[in-house]
Amino acid sequence: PSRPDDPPLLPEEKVQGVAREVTYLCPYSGPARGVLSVTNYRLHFRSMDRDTPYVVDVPLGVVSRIEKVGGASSRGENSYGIEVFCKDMRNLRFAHKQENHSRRNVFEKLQQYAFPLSHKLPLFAFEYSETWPENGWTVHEPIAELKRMGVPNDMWKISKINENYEICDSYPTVLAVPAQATDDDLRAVAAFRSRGRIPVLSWIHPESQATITRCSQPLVGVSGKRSREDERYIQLIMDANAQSHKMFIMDARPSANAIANKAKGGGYESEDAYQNAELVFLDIHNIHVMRESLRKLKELCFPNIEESRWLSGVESTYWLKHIKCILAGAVRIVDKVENHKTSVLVHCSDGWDRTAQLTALAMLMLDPYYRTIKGFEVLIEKEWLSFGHKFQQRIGHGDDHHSDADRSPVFLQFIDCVYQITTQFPNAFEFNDHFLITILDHMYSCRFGTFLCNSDRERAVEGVKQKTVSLWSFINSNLDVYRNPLYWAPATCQQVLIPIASVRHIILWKGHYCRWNPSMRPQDPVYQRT
Ligand SMILES: CCCC(=O)OC[C@@H](COP(=O)(O)O[C@@H]1[C@H](O)[C@H](OP(=O)(O)O)[C@@H](O)[C@H](O)[C@H]1O)OC(=O)CCC
Repeated sequence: PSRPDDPPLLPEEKVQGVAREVTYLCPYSGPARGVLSVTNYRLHFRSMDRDTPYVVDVPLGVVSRIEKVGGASSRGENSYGIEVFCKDMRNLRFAHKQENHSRRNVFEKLQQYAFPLSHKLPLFAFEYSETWPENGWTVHEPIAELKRMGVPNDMWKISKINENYEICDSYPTVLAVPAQATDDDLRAVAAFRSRGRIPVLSWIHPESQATITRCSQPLVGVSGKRSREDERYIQLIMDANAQSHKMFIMDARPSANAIANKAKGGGYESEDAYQNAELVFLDIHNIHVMRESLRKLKELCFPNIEESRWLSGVESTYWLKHIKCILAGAVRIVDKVENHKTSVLVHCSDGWDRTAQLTALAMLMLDPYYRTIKGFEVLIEKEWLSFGHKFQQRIGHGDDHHSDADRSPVFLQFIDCVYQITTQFPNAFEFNDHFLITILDHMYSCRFGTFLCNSDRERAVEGVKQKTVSLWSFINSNLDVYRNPLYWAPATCQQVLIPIASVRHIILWKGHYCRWNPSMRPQDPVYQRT
């Protein structure tokens, strides 16, 4: 039976620990004394000393680090307690009274349920079960999506060679490849592409048949290895587009990093080996640079904004420069495919971070279907989840290694880029900011199975579709709150969006980065937790 100050509990959510007489040190409205509850899904605080209760409600999946503040000798007011560092741009400070010794219990429960994988406990998504009118696991059907694009056709076929993940364990089981390619061709190409991530179709232009294909870096190495099969395969992709006798290979990396990757057996296509291909470097930095950039942005935005140094502070994080770089890369791809009817192959080092950002953004600009709510869900399932973006590693679900160098805000950057495009084309999208924020919230929360694991194969092994609820079940069962009232489909139905990717047009997404800082957003309602 729920007690009056219990948090609202989800099915299978249980209170694991309660501490009364705890003070939440709100950086904006000052200390609030109340009750702190820890469940197997969330941290919940409710003040008892205010007429309108101050509530803090944080899914534990958002927690990246928990630290004790102060020790037995601390004497200052509120100097003894716990600090919770979150992945979504905020930190939470709680103070305890030394004498009632509740800190240890709360601290241990928080550690246990914020980092279940580090304590041999299941992620909450595998405990939670709720039925919804919509089943989000049926939103993306790979063959149906290829057929919507007109594949198979005389130039492209659907291959099941990866049915048991024998070509590539981080790719989907359904691949669209040039019709002329044999299974032996595909195997030979897989031997020359990092982690077997061969060039496959992401999108095909309905009129010109120009294509966007994606892959990982070629295994050229310092000795400058070549693969006749890989070269012939790229030629097949080029020939599949009758409109044009050339092709662009968009390498997302700075050329310095592409060259450095040769030292680890990687590298890039040399133009004498790929005669009719033109190589372009898009200068997008790696996951380590992006992680550092967001860290600086968080430092700047939370808890308080230093008015006098705001603009120079934002500049020195480089965050908006990186967003601009990614958008500009996607715009160059769109220009080649749409205006020059030329096919583009996109890759980077591994082909699961920057490549996913570029193909998904280019497809969003080119194809209005992906600008609908369902189409955007398909885009995420296809270009991010099925092509093996390592959400588990990049977010660190349920894992206490907060300093893991493989964590990086790559998907957040993609959603930020989508936000930038929606500000430049407010009528072109069926969804609103709340939709984007909700996706990010539940990328962290571990309430749903959608963003768990690192690949389709891992999700199949874990039985994610059978054991967890899809985020799209939750969203598609309550669509009205995610719709953009300014959406005008007929006007933008055939429109290709070409956003202006200049820093002057890129804006800081305050609705996300300053969401918890009411001083930054006095005008619009502070986002309530979903
Ligand atoms: C002499 C040793 C050379 C060496 O370590 O090469 C390794 C590279 C690492 O390659 P980078 O491309 O700089 O960085 C890689 C990319 O960010 C890749 O994502 P994506 O899918 O977007 O490719 C990640 O999956 C990798 O984990 C990461 O290592 O490191 C550098 O190039 C940094 C040098 C400035």
